[in-house]
Amino acid sequence: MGLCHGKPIANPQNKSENSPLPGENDLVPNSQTPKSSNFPFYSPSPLPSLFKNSPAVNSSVSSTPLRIFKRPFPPPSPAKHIRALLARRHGSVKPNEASIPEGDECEIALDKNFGYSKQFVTHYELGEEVGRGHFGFTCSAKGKKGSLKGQDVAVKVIPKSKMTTAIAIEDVRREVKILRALSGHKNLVQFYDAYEDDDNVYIVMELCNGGELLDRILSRGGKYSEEDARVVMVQILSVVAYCHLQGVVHRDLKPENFLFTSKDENSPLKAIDFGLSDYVKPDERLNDIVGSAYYVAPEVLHRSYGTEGDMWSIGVIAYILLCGSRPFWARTESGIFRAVLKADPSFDEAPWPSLSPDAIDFVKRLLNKDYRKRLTAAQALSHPWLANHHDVKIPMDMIVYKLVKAYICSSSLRKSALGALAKTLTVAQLAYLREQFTLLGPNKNGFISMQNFKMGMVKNSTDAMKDSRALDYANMISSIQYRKMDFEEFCSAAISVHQLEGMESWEQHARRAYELFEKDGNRPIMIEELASELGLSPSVPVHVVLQDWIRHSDGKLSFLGFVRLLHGVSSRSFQRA
Ligand SMILES: Nc1ncnc2c1ncn2[C@@H]1O[C@H](COP(=O)(O)OP(=O)(O)OP(=O)(O)O)[C@@H](O)[C@H]1O
Ligand SMILES: [Ca+2]
Ligand SMILES: [Ca+2]
Repeated sequence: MGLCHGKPIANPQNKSENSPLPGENDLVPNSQTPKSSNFPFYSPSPLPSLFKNSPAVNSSVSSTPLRIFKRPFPPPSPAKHIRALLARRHGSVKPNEASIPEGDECEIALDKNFGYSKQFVTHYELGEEVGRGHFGFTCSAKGKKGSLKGQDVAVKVIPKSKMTTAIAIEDVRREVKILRALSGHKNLVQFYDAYEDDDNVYIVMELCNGGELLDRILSRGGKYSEEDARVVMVQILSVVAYCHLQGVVHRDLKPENFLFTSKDENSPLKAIDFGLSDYVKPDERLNDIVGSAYYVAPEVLHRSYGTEGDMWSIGVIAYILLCGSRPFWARTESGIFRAVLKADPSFDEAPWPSLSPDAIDFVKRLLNKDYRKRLTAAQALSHPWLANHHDVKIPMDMIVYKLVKAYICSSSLRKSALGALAKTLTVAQLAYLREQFTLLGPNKNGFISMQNFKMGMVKNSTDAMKDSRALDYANMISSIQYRKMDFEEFCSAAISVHQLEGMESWEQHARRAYELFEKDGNRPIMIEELASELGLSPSVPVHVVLQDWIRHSDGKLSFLGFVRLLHGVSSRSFQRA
């Protein structure tokens, strides 16, 4: 793997460091933008000359490059959406066009009726613009009647003229639906209502006056102290854990999409912009390439991803908060993608050596390129770097449902291997599992039944959970016939072998577990039986490999075979052996 040194975001005046700087404003290709010959994306266009000398403009997008002049540290993210995403949502983006193409002939066939109230102007007085994105602009407004009379709100205005494809229309519909369903979490912007008229859709929500997280990073000279970064991370993880449990993946997590409610130093942080969010079933993978280049996960670029993609983006945010540099940097979009796929972010340069080992471990475990080894949001909240933070409340983790389901379907031999592994867990690792077990509501004798898995979800249910089918998944698990589980068996069931494998201490865990398994779990096994345990067809080359996994002296599992068994049925794990 190559090594990618995190790049402080360079000042556009400093030509040697960034020429050209990919700017937020260069969303649309212009005539100077060459099409990459061997990567299926356009490279970002140079910083428009307009912004090199012009005065401040009152909008988020257009003001970002100007902030570079005012502050000692340039912005950590001119985070544009990935071009392929824009092309799909706004129609094809041609290199010579100076703006997103407005809809023309295909627009006629598109149904732009959303079924929202048409009474926006009778309910709200629109005020000044407070922010702007690629899909719409946001204004402050005052309620004229009803429960919001006299109250200041924010209104995201999305012009229907920009909805030039069915996907773009569907995105808006889903944004409103998801925002409406998820509203209520303290770190998620409160949704009030949606309206429409012939020209626009209006999303009315709580007004956040404290500016974007990006601005606050900049105002602190590019980085946060560990303690301040913790405060931010706990809030981000808390709302993302909530979304993931509801079966919603945000897909555009970046510092621009978190707003502070007020200018106060201790103001709460709110997630906004669910414009690219989608539902994802626990056992489903999404495939459209969506997000912003600096924050996009490797598996998103490989077109097969779930909620773990958001966790990567949070890793990128954490990296930026702690050191003020981007972990994956290049001058072109395809260069950024190559870095995301191949390069390891640097933890050698200042300030990393002076940061706590827990902070470094935390970031590394989010920026693991193998999504199966990445922490979930609930696990990240339980990580030692955050675990003792006063505001941490660990929510139910969907991964527990998936792991328990796989465990129950496993053979008794694999169950006993997992049991041995669970006995090697540290106090900190057990704390997360204890938390999850408690959330499932064990009875007074300390047992949970399969019905508890349904209850554990229903307690947290919103409409989004129904739409995403996450609730159906819990129902399916609760209908499985299986004995009541105590905490010890729950640990064997909910342990993630992949995640343990992603830790530096994995070898010790595995060796110790094998010793325990040798004492009371290992037994002679036939090649055919092992092949079926691992879901392999007993073809000749398979047999050759399997011989290494069985000890010749007594026919029992070798260490290698034990580790394979821990991973369970997976042809992929065999191929990688
Ligand atoms: N509730 C709010 N309170 C105050 N400002 C807001 C609010 N919601 C959005 N904004 C401002 O408007 C900007 C654009 O909003 P948003 O990110 O939802 O739009 P978008 O068109 O989807 O943007 P993007 O290009 O990132 O996809 C935000 O970056 C922020 O500055
Ligand atoms: Ca945004
Ligand atoms: Ca958006």
